[in-house]
Amino acid sequence: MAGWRDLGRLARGYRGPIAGAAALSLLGTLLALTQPLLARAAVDGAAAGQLRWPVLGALTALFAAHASALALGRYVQAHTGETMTRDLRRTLTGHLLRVRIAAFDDRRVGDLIARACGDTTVVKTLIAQSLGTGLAGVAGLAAAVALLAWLDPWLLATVMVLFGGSFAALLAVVRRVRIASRTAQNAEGALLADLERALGGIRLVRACRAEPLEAARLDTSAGRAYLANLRMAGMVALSGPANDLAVSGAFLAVLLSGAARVSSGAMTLGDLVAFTLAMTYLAAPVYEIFQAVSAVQQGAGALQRITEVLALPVERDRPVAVAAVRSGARPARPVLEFRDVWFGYRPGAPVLRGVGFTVPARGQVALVGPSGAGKSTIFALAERFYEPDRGSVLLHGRDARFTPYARHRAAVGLVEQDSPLLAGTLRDNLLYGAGPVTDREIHRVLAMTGLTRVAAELPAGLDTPVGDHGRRLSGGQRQRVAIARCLLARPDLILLDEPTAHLDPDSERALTTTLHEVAEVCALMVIAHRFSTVRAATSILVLDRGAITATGTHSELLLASPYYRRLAAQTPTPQMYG
Ligand SMILES: Nc1ncnc2c1ncn2[C@@H]1O[C@H](COP(=O)(O)OP(=O)(O)OP(=O)(O)O)[C@@H](O)[C@H]1O
Repeated sequence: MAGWRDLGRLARGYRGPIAGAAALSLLGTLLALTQPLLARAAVDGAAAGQLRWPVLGALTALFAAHASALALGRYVQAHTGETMTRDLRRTLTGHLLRVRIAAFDDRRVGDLIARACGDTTVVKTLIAQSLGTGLAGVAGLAAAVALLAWLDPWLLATVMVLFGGSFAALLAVVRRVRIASRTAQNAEGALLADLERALGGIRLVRACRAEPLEAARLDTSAGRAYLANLRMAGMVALSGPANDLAVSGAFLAVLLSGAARVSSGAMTLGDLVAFTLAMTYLAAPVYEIFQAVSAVQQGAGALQRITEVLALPVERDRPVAVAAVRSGARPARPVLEFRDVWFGYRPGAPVLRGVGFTVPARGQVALVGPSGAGKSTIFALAERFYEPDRGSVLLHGRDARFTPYARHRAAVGLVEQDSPLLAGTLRDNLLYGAGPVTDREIHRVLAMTGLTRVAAELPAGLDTPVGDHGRRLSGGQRQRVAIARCLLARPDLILLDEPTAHLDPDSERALTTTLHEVAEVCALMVIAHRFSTVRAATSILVLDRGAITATGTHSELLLASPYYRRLAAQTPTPQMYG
């Protein structure tokens, strides 16, 4: 029943157009059903040697009206199907963009793309084949059965036995069709996810000579989709002949017993013609119902995969707490504060253990610690990609949970270590999320981040496309573009994950000076692996296995923290670059 329930929920907002399509389809069927009555009068008249012209004229007009109603009904149905699919895609993509970051940790992006594109296309076919016509089919069937019962109940009983048998056969296979449809859609999702993995990391694939490995993975996923689709096609193919057999069998049975009854005088030839003609209008709704049932089963897997995405939790702003509103503007407060924050990606495995620190409104705070200590996790919580399990994150002295996400992220800028850029021009990337910015401001920030020459040397300057993920730029250029983007957005706090990671000593010195300037107008928090970055900080936090083990200035930590002393002893100083 899941497929029908999901379809019902999806169709809820489109009752009007669906009813319109069904009404037009039903009107077509009703117009068709009146034709046998006129045909009977025409045939009986012809048998008595007279052509009844008014009857023939009415019959022709009915044919035309019938055809027009059906054509219009099909168009309205297709239109409704397209509208529903467009709206479903909008809802789905809008939802995906707001899904909590944690949900992406357990899912493959390729599979999510498959759900937004492939599965919605399957659902579109389902809608096109089942809604409207399916409903009209049921109504048409009822009308046709009523007419046939009025014409000849005995012949109708023969017909119903045959149709009932084939419908029962269809229902027996539909459950399996639904399971096969789910398997097929999952396999299609896996295929797209594998393709996204291979193409997204194509340089790695080539460098590791892993083309055969990736090709084999893709083959396996394609093979699984192929087998599941074949299984489904086989079962659907069975339902077609079941319908045809029922229709042909019913016609034969009606003609045989009808002929006997005509010769015995129990019915006229006109009665038999009318019944046979009316039966053709029974075949159409029966076919429509068969189609609708099998389409819903085929689309059920895709619909279920879509409803799963729609059930993923999204980021939702909480109502602003009254106490928080009263606290007013707070430039004097620390821009960011962690109070006894505990957090784990999985229950029972804490990555942060009671972390507490403050970042003042101006100046540079460095975060140091061994790999895996939880430094990026602190940034993820500061950006509210995840919420703490215990404790709280405060922005300007207010519990961050009560600030709308958009406002929070406007105040806290993030530059990640691998500085991903988006496909588009350099200008698009610089202005991404920045709001209105003048050209003068752009050029000032380009100068600050050492990008003026880079931009000038690009073929179309700022309007040069940077390629997928910014691949046409070097790692260092990408990182500086990411920093420039963050500066243009003018947040209160900038989180930088090792800003000098990809830079040569000259650029590193220039950027260190820039960050020094930036720290005078806003707060900076920097994950630092290089000692040059650490030394520039006004305050340093040492993180080890999820806990802050020491806090202080460079000279304080040299005395207080053995880890920091080791870091200072091992890390090359900028002077070493000469
Ligand atoms: N999305 C995630 N899901 C599950 N575990 C994660 C996730 N991200 C990080 N972890 C785990 O959390 C721990 C801390 O990771 P984190 O990236 O915060 O460390 P880090 O100090 O930034 O390390 P590095 O200096 O190497 O970047 C690690 O054990 C890591 O495996």
